[in-house]
Amino acid sequence: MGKQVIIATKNKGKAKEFVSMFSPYGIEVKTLLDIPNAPDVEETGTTFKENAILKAETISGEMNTIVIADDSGLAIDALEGRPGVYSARYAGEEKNDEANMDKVLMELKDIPGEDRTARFHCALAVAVPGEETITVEGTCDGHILFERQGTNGFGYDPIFFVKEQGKSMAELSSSEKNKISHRAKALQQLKDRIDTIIVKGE
Ligand SMILES: O=c1[nH]c(=O)c2ncn([C@@H]3O[C@H](COP(=O)(O)OP(=O)(O)OP(=O)(O)O)[C@@H](O)[C@H]3O)c2[nH]1
Ligand SMILES: [Mg+2]
Repeated sequence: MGKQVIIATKNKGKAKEFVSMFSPYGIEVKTLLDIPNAPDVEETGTTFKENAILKAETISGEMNTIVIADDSGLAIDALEGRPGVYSARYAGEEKNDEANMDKVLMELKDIPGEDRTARFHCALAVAVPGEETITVEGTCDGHILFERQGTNGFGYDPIFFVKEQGKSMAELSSSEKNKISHRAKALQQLKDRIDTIIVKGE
């Protein structure tokens, strides 16, 4: 009882997935959505890992507690890895998932199915006051569809097809996505260090 993790995200889709993934451990998830006036950390890194460290260390420094951050995104081979670290803001500063998907579909409109390979990346950073930051990463392979399929998830999920499941990421239930996703694979690597990432426990 009383176990918590703090995740430095303002993304509702990520927050929901972390709540589901931590609930079997009886760990409550707090995010920046629960903290009024939480600062926006500028994501100036060139890699997912750098940005995850930046977010975790900044918020951990301000709160003086253990903080986890997630930096993630979609890398499309035919676009030389774009949208990459710019996934959230690919079509503009306002972070619009629909506009982002439209932009990707437009850019890939002449690319045939076999050349539409892509992968999701997730870097997690755990900043512990006075200790070295821990990082882990996970990926999930797939390809980009020609149109949206499914309504679950967030971000680019409706246009990302996962071959093993024979479904788009947005057609998977949340429990299915949370078994195979880039985020789940990254988090899996923190499982044996779960005591390191908990902030409160009694
Ligand atoms: O279809 C998707 N399924 C996923 O599972 C997923 N994970 C990440 N993404 C995309 O990558 C951006 C992250 O950018 P990001 O790590 O900077 O997060 P963000 O700015 O949205 O929130 P924050 O955590 O920084 O507060 C997101 O907005 C999405 O566009 C995903 N898309
Ligand atoms: Mg961000």
